[in-house]
Amino acid sequence: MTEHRAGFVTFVGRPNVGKSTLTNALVGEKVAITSSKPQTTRRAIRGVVHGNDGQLIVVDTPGMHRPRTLLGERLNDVVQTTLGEVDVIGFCVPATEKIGPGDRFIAEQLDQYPRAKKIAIVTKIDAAGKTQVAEQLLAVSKLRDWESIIPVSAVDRIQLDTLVSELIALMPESPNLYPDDAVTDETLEQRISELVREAALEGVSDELPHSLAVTIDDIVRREDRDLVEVYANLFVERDSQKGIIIGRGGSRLQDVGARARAAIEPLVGAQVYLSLRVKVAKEWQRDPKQLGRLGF
Ligand SMILES: Nc1nc2c(ncn2[C@@H]2O[C@H](COP(=O)(O)OP(=O)(O)OP(=O)(O)O)[C@@H](O)[C@H]2O)c(=O)[nH]1
Repeated sequence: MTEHRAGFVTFVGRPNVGKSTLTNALVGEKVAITSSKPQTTRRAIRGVVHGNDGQLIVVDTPGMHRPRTLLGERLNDVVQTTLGEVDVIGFCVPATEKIGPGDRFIAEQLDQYPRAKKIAIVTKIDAAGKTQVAEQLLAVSKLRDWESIIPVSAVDRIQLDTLVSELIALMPESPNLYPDDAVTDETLEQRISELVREAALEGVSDELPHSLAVTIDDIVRREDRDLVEVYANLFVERDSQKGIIIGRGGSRLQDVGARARAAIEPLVGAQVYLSLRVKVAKEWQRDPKQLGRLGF
């Protein structure tokens, strides 16, 4: 009989390499928001993957980068703490882009976390040719020693089972750490606020993505009908950004609301009424007090 194993894994890599998409694909449910904008991920989220002979707890981290704001520094702190505690670190590079200084920088940092076993994951192989994937596997193998190197596609679900088996094999012997039906330990409020943020991120450009934060005032499950009321605030840093988010005649905000509702409804299993207020919190990314208030 094979031993039962359980432990923590985190995926690291440059922003936008597909870490959140991979987490969601492995967990089988949306626990981390994704977007084509770099640095969408802001907090450690645990997704639980239930395998045959073990359990994986996936800790999603923000992309590592050189901090420019207080928010950036706090995000890096989250990454440091997480990496020191996990059993396995999965270093992600997309098959679609040549390895660059950013990847090398992160690969070098991994020596600072001797506790964790390291594997490399070549992501997005659906979007690359066979030769390109092969070349990337070779390039990754030269970066450092890895327990293994696994090419995957989260979008086309290629090799995800292989990745799960490999990760479980690297975990310590342990009974399950989470109940059999657990998918995440994020609260409903945290998950809803992330879904609202994801909806708001779509279609915005430049520095605005970093300026967005969402808080939830209240979630009310109505007893008289199959309806959940969500009262959310969308924070931006400047008045000009408020205008962008709201759009002409409120058109953009309406779209954001519709997208967010569509994402929240399957999560709560009911129709959703979403109240979305846009507020300005001046320069919140640089202000410790405001960061605290916004949950960082
Ligand atoms: N073709 C393809 N695209 C992918 C795949 N995985 C992720 N992507 C795309 O890559 C982009 C970034 O994905 P994310 O999962 O948000 O990346 P991330 O590394 O978590 O990014 P940060 O949160 O910024 O650190 C999105 O547009 C995804 O749709 C994949 O397997 N195949």
